[in-house]
Amino acid sequence: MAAIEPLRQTPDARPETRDVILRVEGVTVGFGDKLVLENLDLDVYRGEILGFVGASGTGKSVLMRTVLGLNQRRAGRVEVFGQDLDGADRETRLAIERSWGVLFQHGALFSSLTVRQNIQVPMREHLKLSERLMDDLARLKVELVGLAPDAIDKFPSELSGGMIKRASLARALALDPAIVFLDEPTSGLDPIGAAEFDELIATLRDTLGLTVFMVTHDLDSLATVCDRIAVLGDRRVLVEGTMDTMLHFDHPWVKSYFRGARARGIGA
Ligand SMILES: Nc1ncnc2c1ncn2[C@@H]1O[C@H](COP(=O)(O)OP(=O)(O)OP(=O)(O)O)[C@@H](O)[C@H]1O
Repeated sequence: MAAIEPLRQTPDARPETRDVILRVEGVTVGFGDKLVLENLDLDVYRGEILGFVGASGTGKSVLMRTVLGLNQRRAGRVEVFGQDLDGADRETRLAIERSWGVLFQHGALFSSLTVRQNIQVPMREHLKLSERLMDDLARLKVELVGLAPDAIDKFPSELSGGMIKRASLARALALDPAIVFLDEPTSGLDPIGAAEFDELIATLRDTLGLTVFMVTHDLDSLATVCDRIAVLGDRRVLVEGTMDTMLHFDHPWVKSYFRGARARGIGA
């Protein structure tokens, strides 16, 4: 089995030396006679926060689920840490799964489990650790995401929306992943809560060297924490680059999204 190296370093802006941690190549996904993604290419670089944006229903979650192996591809390949997912043997596949964390839209915590038990779900699935060690690790993750220590024994129904996002992030970080996939992490949060969550993501990237793939509709997140933005439209990545690239890209949806009324204040 090929070793999955821990990936701990800050992003490198020079294109020629950037290390691709996730490569999506020629991916086509459809449901019945409806094609959602067609021949889509996208690279994600080590240590970056990539914002993945597009109109509602264009297939952002479908791409994320496809990368995670939860949707079938009709064509194309997905490479994680240089490993082709289709060619990976079971052990390699499990090692890759241990190296990514996922925060699904709306948190997706198990409602019958406490925060501690939710965080320990991936640990029980992938690791053989004592209860005491898993408790210590759960406490550490709770602290890492900025939750109060007593939140650990609460059920999701006892948490606010912002606390649920943080608890879900703590679960996504349970196995010390190299890359995290976040599906609209700030949706449903008020602007202050959203800004705090963005700050947390940036801090975790800086301190843990995380790579972040973030599906978002939040212009503030795109402008403040994302190093790079990729726009999904017409079943493929229409454009990728910095906010400046977005502001100068000539496409009707990209123009109205990044330079429309809601975009005032980001430089448009
Ligand atoms: N399992 C599925 N079966 C059939 N159609 C699906 C399935 N999953 C997604 N779709 C369809 O694929 C399209 C893209 O959905 P997706 O959830 O990826 O959009 P999105 O860009 O994430 O939207 P939003 O921004 O509103 O969350 C939609 O038309 C959706 O109905």
